[in-house]
Amino acid sequence: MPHPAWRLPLIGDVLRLDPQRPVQREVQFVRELGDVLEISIIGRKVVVVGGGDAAAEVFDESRFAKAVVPPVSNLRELAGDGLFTAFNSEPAWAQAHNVLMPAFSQASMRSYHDAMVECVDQLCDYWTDRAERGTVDVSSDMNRLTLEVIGRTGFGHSFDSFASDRNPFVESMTRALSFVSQTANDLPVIREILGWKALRQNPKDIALMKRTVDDVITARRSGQSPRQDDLLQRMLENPDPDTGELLSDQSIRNQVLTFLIAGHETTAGLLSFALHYLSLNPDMIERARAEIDEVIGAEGAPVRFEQIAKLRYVRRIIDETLRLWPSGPAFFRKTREATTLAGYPIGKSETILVVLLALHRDPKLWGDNAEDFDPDRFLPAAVRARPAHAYKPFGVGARACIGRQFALHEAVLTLAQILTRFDIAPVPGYELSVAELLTVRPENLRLQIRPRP
Ligand code: HEM
Repeated sequence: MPHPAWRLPLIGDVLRLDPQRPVQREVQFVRELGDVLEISIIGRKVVVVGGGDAAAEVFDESRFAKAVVPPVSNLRELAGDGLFTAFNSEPAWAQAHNVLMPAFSQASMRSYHDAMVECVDQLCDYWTDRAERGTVDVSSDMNRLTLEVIGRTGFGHSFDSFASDRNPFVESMTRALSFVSQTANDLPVIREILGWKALRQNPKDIALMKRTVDDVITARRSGQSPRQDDLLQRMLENPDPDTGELLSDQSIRNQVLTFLIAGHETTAGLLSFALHYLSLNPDMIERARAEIDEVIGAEGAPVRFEQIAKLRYVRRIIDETLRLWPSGPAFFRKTREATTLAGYPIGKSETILVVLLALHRDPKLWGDNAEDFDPDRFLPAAVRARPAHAYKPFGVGARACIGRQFALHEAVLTLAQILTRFDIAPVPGYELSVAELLTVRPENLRLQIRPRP
């Protein structure tokens, strides 16, 4: 199998990796070496899949399954056997999946809508207050929004995201995620020497996050915070239909932390990229506004739940953004048995990294203009004409994203409200550069905003 040049004994390809932007480097490997290649990280072999038919193979659940390996497995220190980090064989996964699936049904989404609208209104008011400064920090403000949304709808908890500039929980979470993603491929000795400060800070960050979540759970259990129809209440009250058992306190804490991690940076990154592309394409803003005016009407009318699904063009903007910059730019699979992949023999339980960032731009699947932002790629006829494996921003199989509908509803609603209330324009000279922290997000993205009359 092809591999990057200059492989060294013992450490393998480590020096060729980019700890700051690992997935963007892997895209370069795919471009240089083809759809299937192998990297070796200190004795650990990973098969990388970045396009074509190999992706279709690897999405076949009968031959491949989710793999929980570094850096994802490093998150277990924080989220234990929560939904995202559980091993396939752990009973906690099936139990939590059964309890939580109904919380992500259409009917449940309806019950989160009003809280989402309130959070987006807070964001818009926050921006209105800052409009005279001319620009806003988009990635940071989208993080405020999405954390507030998942905190409110998931656990009835406000992080007061728009009230203060310093939120200890957010600071700890950002540091903990960056620790996980940046130390994933370090040699332990290098980590000891270069990362001693982070090594000491990390347990403190994890402890603060766990304490915050335990406080939220305790307040709800003891009746100090009101009962609500949210994810937390479901976990406290609804037994697993298969086993008849309630989730343990430990599992509930793991799930809450999981949703805060998985449901926050992801949607924030998506919204930030979408606003970046819109700011460069005023014609798309006009098309979106025409649709919003038709479906929702003049500003002032509250947005209703069922209107969101009718914003087909806004949704295509979201879909296309997730094509170019899937928030989770890569995910791991493993072989169930020894098999072949694209004709190469691979053993049982070998790790495979699916690089969505490459797959979603594969010219064989998306044409020669694959790098261009064009929401009409998601017109129904165009979608039907493409193979299903061309686009998997929410993963595949049993372990695919449980929050997909939640994220899409939140994202369409937010874009619609922002476009209704603000004119947006790029800051002259801004060149997109993309930071990776398990998820991707635009670096230092600011936009000029002006409230619309
Ligand atoms: C744009 C937004 C989002 C994207 C692109 C996204 C993407 C993904 C992907 C690719 C996976 C599969 C990872 C793997 O196979 O290892 C996943 C899993 C997961 N996501 Fe999301 N996600 C998003 C938003 C959300 C939200 C809003 C929530 C919660 C409210 C959420 C909760 C989860 C959970 C719990 C899992 C693990 C599911 C399981 O293994 O059973 N995600 N997500």
